[in-house]
Amino acid sequence: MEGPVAARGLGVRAGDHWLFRGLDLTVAAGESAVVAGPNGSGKSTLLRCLYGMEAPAEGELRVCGQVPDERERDFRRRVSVLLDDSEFFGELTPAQHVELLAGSFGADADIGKALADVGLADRAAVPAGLLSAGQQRRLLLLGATARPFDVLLLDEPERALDVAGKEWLTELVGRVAAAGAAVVVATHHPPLLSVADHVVRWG
Ligand SMILES: Nc1ncnc2c1ncn2[C@@H]1O[C@H](COP(=O)(O)OP(=O)(O)OP(=O)(O)O)[C@@H](O)[C@H]1O
Repeated sequence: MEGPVAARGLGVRAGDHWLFRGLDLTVAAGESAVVAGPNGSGKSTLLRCLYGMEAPAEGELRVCGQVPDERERDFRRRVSVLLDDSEFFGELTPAQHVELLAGSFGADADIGKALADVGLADRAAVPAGLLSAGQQRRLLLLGATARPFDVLLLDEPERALDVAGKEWLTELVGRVAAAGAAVVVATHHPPLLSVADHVVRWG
């Protein structure tokens, strides 16, 4: 199996029925894949499998060439995620979040540019806990993307974003893939399907 994301014959059970089964998905470096389907169809579950938070009942799965395991530091450094339970530090400002990321990953950060890109330039010094829901979403997206990664996993990143934010998100996914990452996005935002290299659609 090749590619940063490679799944073959993947199946996950939910109680006594199969949530999905026989799923094949290969996402190469520089490509994006979108997972679409109704509530409860298994999109988040698939992303949890890709991050190694849940093991599939059957099939083969490799992310960055290994069986996914979120407990491994090296794996977490190569795979960046925005999942349902992703959090920020409520006491820290967006600027401090960027500094923290730069410190953790040993990267030089242009804080002003990073905040401007995510639409938080004028909220740079506001504690994250006081930001609006959409602004907090932008901060989480900043946290997931303003760091090095080979694979990016996003679960319904459009949640709480305004119209301009959703357009920016669509552009961001294209930009991140064009820079060489493999991106997998579970979404209810149709425009993302049109920019994706691969679409997994349930229901
Ligand atoms: N291991 C499991 N055992 C039992 N049920 C499970 C298991 N894993 C997932 N489920 C159930 O399967 C369904 C799929 O959930 P999931 O969150 O993956 O769907 P989703 O497509 O992301 O939905 P939404 O669009 O609402 O976010 C849920 O009802 C969940 O409770």
